[in-house]
Amino acid sequence: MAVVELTNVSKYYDQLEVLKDISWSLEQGQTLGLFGHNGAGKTTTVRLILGLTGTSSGQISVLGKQGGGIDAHREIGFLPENVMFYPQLTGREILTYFARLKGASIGQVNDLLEQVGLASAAKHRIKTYSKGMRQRLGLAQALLGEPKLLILDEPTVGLDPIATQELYELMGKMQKQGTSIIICSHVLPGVEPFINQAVILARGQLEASGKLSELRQQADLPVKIIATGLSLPINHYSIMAHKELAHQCHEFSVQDSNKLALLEQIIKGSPQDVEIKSPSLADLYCYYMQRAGALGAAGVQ
Ligand SMILES: Nc1ncnc2c1ncn2[C@@H]1O[C@H](COP(=O)(O)OP(=O)(O)OP(=O)(O)O)[C@@H](O)[C@H]1O
Repeated sequence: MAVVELTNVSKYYDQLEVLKDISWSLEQGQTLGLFGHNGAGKTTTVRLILGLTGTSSGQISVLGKQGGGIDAHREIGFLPENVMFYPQLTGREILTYFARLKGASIGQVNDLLEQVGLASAAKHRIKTYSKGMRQRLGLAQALLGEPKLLILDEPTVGLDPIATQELYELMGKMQKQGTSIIICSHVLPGVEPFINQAVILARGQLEASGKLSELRQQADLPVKIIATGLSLPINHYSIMAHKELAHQCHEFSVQDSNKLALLEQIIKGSPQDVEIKSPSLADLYCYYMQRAGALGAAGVQ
């Protein structure tokens, strides 16, 4: 059974159709990246999944319940894009308060503060926290009650590089434990190793959805082979594009199916080094945005 399933979902705000006939599903234990340019409809999708707003047409089921996650809210952890907490309370007080609201064990509070690196700041008031510390507290709040579905909206905003890496590793750990995760992010390179499904929205329409491997296959983008220190020029039928990146450093674009044949030729040229670059998530994102004619609107880093 799908943990989240959208079937022909459309959403209007007054006359404006911001989601158009969207269908996709998330299976248990998978991590799905929800991507799109600014205004593509990601937050609206998240609000629908949380049950904070209703669909204009179509169905949405979350953890087996129809109509969004409001009836399943104890099983959902949510980290909003802009976390805001009452500034006079301490980190521990906030987390205890949310644990009570959610019916989660108060015993989890200290463990979670430890897990997000806030144990030593737990007794300090939120007004003294930096943006990154508030974000870490927001993450601890989302993890209360061991949610079956975790929704993270731009979770790395404000986090330093180490905290960002820790967040991704935590996501990996939760996924192994069977938690299903939806992550909205514009920071594609960081998130790529941790997701196995993606949904790409462009101007409210579903431009692509599925496993990353399927999106790669569908896009059929060329592989890049970078060779340095070649002693012979390379002329091969399979080369789609060639750039000299620096002195004796050549980049060849080739269809995946021709990669080995070209490599064989390159090796004959006695290179000092060879690097093979498969299309990244950012490459895929740009491909699908371009296909949708929405590249100008894209907010990708
Ligand atoms: N409450 C609302 N009333 C009217 N229009 C809205 C409302 N919320 C969002 N919109 C519009 O719906 C569209 C989708 O917005 P949404 O916030 O879902 O995009 P997003 O993909 O999350 O963007 P971003 O990456 O900038 O956060 C935008 O055109 C936005 O202006």
